[in-house]
Amino acid sequence: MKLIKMIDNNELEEIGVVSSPSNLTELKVDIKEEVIGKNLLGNLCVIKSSQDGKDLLIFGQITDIELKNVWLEQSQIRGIIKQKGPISPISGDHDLHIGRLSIISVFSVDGNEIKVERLGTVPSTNSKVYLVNKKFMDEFNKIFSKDRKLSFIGKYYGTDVLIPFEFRDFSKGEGGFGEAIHLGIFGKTGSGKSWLAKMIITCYAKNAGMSIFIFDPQGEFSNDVKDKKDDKKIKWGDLLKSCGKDVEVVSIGDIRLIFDDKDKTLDVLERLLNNIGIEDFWKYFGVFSDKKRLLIRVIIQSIKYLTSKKCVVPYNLEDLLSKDFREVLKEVKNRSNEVYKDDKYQKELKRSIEQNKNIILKKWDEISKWFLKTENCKTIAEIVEEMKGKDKIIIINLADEEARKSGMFWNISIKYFILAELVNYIKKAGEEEYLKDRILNTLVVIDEAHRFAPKEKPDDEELDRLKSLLIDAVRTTRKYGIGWMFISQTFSSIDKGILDQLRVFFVGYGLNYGSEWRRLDEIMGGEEALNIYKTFGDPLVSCGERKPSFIVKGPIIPFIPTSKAIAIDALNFPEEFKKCNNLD
Ligand SMILES: Nc1ncnc2c1ncn2[C@@H]1O[C@H](COP(=O)(O)OP(=O)(O)OP(=O)(O)O)[C@@H](O)[C@H]1O
Repeated sequence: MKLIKMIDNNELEEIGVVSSPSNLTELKVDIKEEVIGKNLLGNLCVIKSSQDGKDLLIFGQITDIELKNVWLEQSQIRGIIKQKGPISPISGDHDLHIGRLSIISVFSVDGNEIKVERLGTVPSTNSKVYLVNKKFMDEFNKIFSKDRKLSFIGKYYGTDVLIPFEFRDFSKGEGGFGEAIHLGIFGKTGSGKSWLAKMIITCYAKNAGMSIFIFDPQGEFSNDVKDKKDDKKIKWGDLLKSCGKDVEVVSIGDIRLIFDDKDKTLDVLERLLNNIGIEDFWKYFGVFSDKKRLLIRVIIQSIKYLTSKKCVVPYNLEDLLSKDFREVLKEVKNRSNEVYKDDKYQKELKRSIEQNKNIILKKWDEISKWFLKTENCKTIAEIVEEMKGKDKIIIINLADEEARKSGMFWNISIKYFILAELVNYIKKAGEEEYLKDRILNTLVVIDEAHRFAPKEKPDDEELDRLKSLLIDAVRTTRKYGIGWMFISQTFSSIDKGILDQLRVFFVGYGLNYGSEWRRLDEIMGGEEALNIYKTFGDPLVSCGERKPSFIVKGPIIPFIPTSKAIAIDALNFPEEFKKCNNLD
């Protein structure tokens, strides 16, 4: 086996030997003097050992380096040093550098086969510890990729050694993960979350038969797939297409809140009207908060009446919401007693409608656009239907500028409402497939997740509904083959019901303070890799090329069957990523 030969032929740099005390999960390493000045933190190491007559390769990551000098721990000597400075040969010469090597994986080597093993004995204290180099890992990845579809998104922290990841689709068949998994990407603003997400999405896109939905509240993902002449742009759309996916951006202006059931459409209209503030619209009717709901009820009743058989010549709903809306206003005036008991206020309502008719009609135009069909428009049901089993990536661009461009009435509650309906329909589509003994095989990505599933109970009714739907979906949709990927700047601002369901974590720079650190420590179960996390630099202040670092934990690194957390440097996107994944 070439890997064993490489070790035996000294092709790897030896950094020390196993020391005492060591155990099955962590080995102490006495670092050799020649490598003491080297940056070893986060480095991947390998030890050749044997177990049950088989050659073993034990891999570990250096998670800490401790300096010990037993002489200097004596207070008399410390006292002398304080007065006279370093004492030769005690200072320096007697220093011991002890590395902590967290064992991340163990493989037995037999001929050209590599098999995952469980470590059942600790290597002896004469076992040499080597630094894994690029050549060794490339060779390992070559053998390891035989039955796997490996992808690369990062390198071991501080090294140029590529880590193999496997982003398998959620199917039960060969190569599938067997069920959906939920992922979370966390880190301060600018820590590289969205770019890492783009790499992960591209890796998932390589799976035939899998669809991906991206909720894009800032329009960032949508912008990156648009055709641009500018050579500097990342042209992510082309990359996704080269993975065999059909990519579509759906803008707010293309979405319609029309449902098959007329009553559901009118319920939605009623909810939308309730989410419009007095200042934005209702003041023109002369009503204030206590009567707003009643007036909306009357508008809906009027529409229902005018489109029903009770009306002498029933109107078509679409016409009534657009060119014939004056008829609704007339009907509302006839029903003013349903809003106010007092005659004086009834007259006041009628007078306000008459007086402000033009501005009411103009504003209504913006509201009604949500319910009127146009050439390229799509209902929420159509959007979800389109992606079913069709190798599709749909990005919903929910950026406020898009809404403004569309000329449709827009506020944050509508954003929540659309997202909630999408979540609802995706879940329903999953249920339907499940009943037919199939799965949806879809990843749903939610950027800025803390805004949609906040920890505190939201005041906004639509947000509260969205949050409940999301928590429920994350809990129930795994078996339907729907996985969720949440991107958020903090842990503490996102609901625990969601965090508890995540199996894969990527944590970028900036969460080593207060409650965030406590949460991170809890999620990582106090793993040693957190020592490395403390040394992450802010990518925003790095000089030269940006190399955002992440702690990763979860069953997506086949090389680490124990799912132990490790630290990585993200690949440079898109150039290095494309090269390492043969996507050129
Ligand atoms: N892997 C990468 N390769 C190349 N450049 C990167 C990479 N990651 C991040 N960057 C650079 O850093 C910038 C910020 O990264 P990114 O937008 O991913 O941060 P973020 O954590 O999503 O921030 P926010 O929370 O504010 O959206 C990017 O615009 C890009 O210029």
